[in-house]
Amino acid sequence: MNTSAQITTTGSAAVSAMPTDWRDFFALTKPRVMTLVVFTALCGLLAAPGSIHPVLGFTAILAIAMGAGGSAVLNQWWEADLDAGMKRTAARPLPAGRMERGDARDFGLFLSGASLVLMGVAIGWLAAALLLAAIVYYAVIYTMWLKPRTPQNIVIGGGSGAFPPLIGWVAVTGEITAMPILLFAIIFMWTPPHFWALALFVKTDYANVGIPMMPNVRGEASTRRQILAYTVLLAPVAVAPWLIGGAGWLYGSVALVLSMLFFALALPVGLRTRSEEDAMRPEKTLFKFSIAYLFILFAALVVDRVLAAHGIVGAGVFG
Ligand code: HEM
Ligand SMILES: CC(C)=CCC/C(C)=C/CC/C(C)=C/COP(=O)(O)OP(=O)(O)O
Repeated sequence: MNTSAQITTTGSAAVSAMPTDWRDFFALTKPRVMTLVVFTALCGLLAAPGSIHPVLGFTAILAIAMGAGGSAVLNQWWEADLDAGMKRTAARPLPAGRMERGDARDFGLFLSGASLVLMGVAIGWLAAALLLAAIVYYAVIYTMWLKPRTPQNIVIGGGSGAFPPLIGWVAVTGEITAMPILLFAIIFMWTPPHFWALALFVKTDYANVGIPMMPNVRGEASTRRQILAYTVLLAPVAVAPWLIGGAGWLYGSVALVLSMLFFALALPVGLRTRSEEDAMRPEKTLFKFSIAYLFILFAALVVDRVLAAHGIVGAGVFG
């Protein structure tokens, strides 16, 4: 722990020499985003065929949370100057000058490294290799390479957030099969509408610091059309676990209804060309719903699998 930044590395206002609060370290792990990351990982673990000792299951989820947290810390260490220039992120511990940049880097590296050792030793090296891929994907490929370079940053970078349920699944089974790949694909297709809905209403923030997000580069109308396209493409992927027999009708029905709702909420966003007059209400609604969508979809998968294990619902599309 440091004596907080005598020198701020971000160019923000002078700060007092107070010890960095543990809450700032915690905040750097993006705990709110983490809730859904941990939840999808847990669902992958619970939906996988086979069983895992509860202590090992908890350890696997802890390792995923540490890896996701560690890479989020490294993301903010790398982007401290950019974050200082955006209203949404200026109050984060680094841009606000409440923490030294080197401390954040060390904390991020420690969390990431410890997560890999924990996963490898307690669970297995395939799960650890996937966790390493997820960490590198988020902290290096997305943050350092794609994000500042291309408006496709989050389409390609979406892969980083798609790993947790795959890792949770592999922690139980030790192998990569069609179902965990589909869980990966669901989050991959979900990310563009999730993020671009938000990017539409914070677009000037990103433009101010020169990050080439889709609305700034291709324009609002194109971003809106692409949001709609990804919600359409997401629907068959979300239903696919049912179609291939990896989940039953309960999951299939929830996936269908949720996907129709997602599309219904994306429609006004996709078809609009002007947005100021209602303070971006449809975009904000779509962003919030995207989070509920993933929570409910993954919860439905677990309920479906638990009921199937007790013979209460059938296994696949004809079950
Ligand atoms: C490249 C992919 C992604 C990008 C660029 C992205 C971006 C964002 C941004 C900018 C926010 C606004 C909140 C903040 O300021 O921190 C946000 C919120 C959120 N994201 Fe994502 N996200 C991505 C993927 C994911 C994934 C994979 C998950 C979980 C599975 C997720 C879960 C959430 C949640 C739960 C929130 C709401 C947090 C809150 O209540 O403040 N995101 N996302
Ligand atoms: C196990 C593991 C490593 C999981 C990865 C976790 C994860 C949710 C990755 C998705 C990336 C994410 C939240 C990006 C936020 O965008 P940003 O960082 O560009 O947002 P900002 O503009 O708010 O900084």
